Amino acid sequence: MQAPPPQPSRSPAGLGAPAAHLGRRAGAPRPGRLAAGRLRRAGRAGATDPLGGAGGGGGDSGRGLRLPKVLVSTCSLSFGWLTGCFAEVSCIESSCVALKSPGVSAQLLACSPSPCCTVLGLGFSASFAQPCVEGKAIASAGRRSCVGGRILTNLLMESLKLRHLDLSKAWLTVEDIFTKTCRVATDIRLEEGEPVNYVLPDFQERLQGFVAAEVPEGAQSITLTRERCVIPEALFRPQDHGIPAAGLAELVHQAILAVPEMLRPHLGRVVLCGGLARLPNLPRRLRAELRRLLPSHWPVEILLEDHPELSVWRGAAQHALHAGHSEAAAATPGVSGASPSARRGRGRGKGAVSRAGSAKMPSGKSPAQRKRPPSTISADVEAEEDAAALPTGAVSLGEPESTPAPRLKRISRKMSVEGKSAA
Ligand SMILES: Nc1ncnc2c1ncn2[C@@H]1O[C@H](COP(=O)(O)OP(=O)(O)OP(=O)(O)O)[C@@H](O)[C@H]1O
Repeated sequence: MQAPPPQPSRSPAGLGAPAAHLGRRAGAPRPGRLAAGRLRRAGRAGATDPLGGAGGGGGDSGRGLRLPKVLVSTCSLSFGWLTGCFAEVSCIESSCVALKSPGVSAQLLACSPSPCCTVLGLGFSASFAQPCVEGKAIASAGRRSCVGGRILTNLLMESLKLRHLDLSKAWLTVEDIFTKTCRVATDIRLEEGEPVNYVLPDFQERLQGFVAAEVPEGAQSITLTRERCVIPEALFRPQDHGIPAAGLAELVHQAILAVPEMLRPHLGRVVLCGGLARLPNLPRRLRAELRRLLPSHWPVEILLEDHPELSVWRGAAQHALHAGHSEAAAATPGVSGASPSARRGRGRGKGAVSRAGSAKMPSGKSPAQRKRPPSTISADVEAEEDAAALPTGAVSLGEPESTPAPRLKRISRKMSVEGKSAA
């Protein structure tokens, strides 16, 4: 008898179901049931879901299903509905995720014992400064500026239009010019702008442009001089380019001032992530500016790993792995950073961090607090971090920390008292 053709899965397994029916033989149970049955057992054991601990999976956990999830990193200013309304999507705060990247966490452990740092994300659409304590973001202290890679590329395009060529139809070429030629000046007033030739693609022999000392014969090129430093200067002095936003050092400063006073001295340790952090000389300049802004006895350090644009991705991979392990161990819904007391179900009123989509928040929390993505803390949350340290190539710039590291339990208790008295 011929085996019936494979049926499309009816289970709510979503991502899990197709994998379940791939190897189906005649007489085997229907794929949906197979997936559901296996996953239900796995859910009880809490052992097979690689993203189990990270997953949103709200309704599924009630039915015993633990399914592969999509892990989305968001900033703590994201809309609440974004973090909670998708069953298959788990949202996590991106600055916390970046801290889990092996290269970053190794540097953090190596530099000083302080559990505090400020993550500065420099991406395409924005710059975002987020103070963190023990790997948890202090959500209310996050500060965002609209200046990111998009604005810088647009500024370069305008500048090239005036001096050289109109490349507005070739935006990606302009972005390539930006990434290959621009750099941050130590002091823009003294910067001469060493000329650099960028050979444009002709889209016949060359699909991508390149920087060359000698321009090949017949090739079209542009020579950049001061633009190389003037455009990235918008990160530090956006007002000079007509953008009403704070520069990077001010952004970090504002974020630091938004946390309780006792934590501030420890947040001068800045972890850079995002593609723009690759701009040459950016860490050095940021450190110099922060040094001027922050009190002299506060340590200032800038940390970043190789390819900082991958920090969030690497951290998310670590988060998924560790979340899976901690879920297996605790069999309790929660993100990997939930405190042991939260995992054991004790101390619920004190900041058990619940997974998105299935948040079991203690009664009495405001709706705004309920919507907060996992891995963010409010002032009354006791934080704990899974340490994951696998050294990779990394760059560190700064001075050794002189201020003693705060003791987290004491801090969080004090914060809790402050929070209550403020309320
Ligand atoms: N080597 C480089 N030098 C300078 N800038 C770079 C370099 N590589 C990438 N960038 C810039 O980094 C930006 C992209 O960074 P990243 O990939 O972190 O952004 P994203 O994650 O897409 O941004 P967002 O956080 O807004 O979603 C681009 O604007 C690009 O111009």
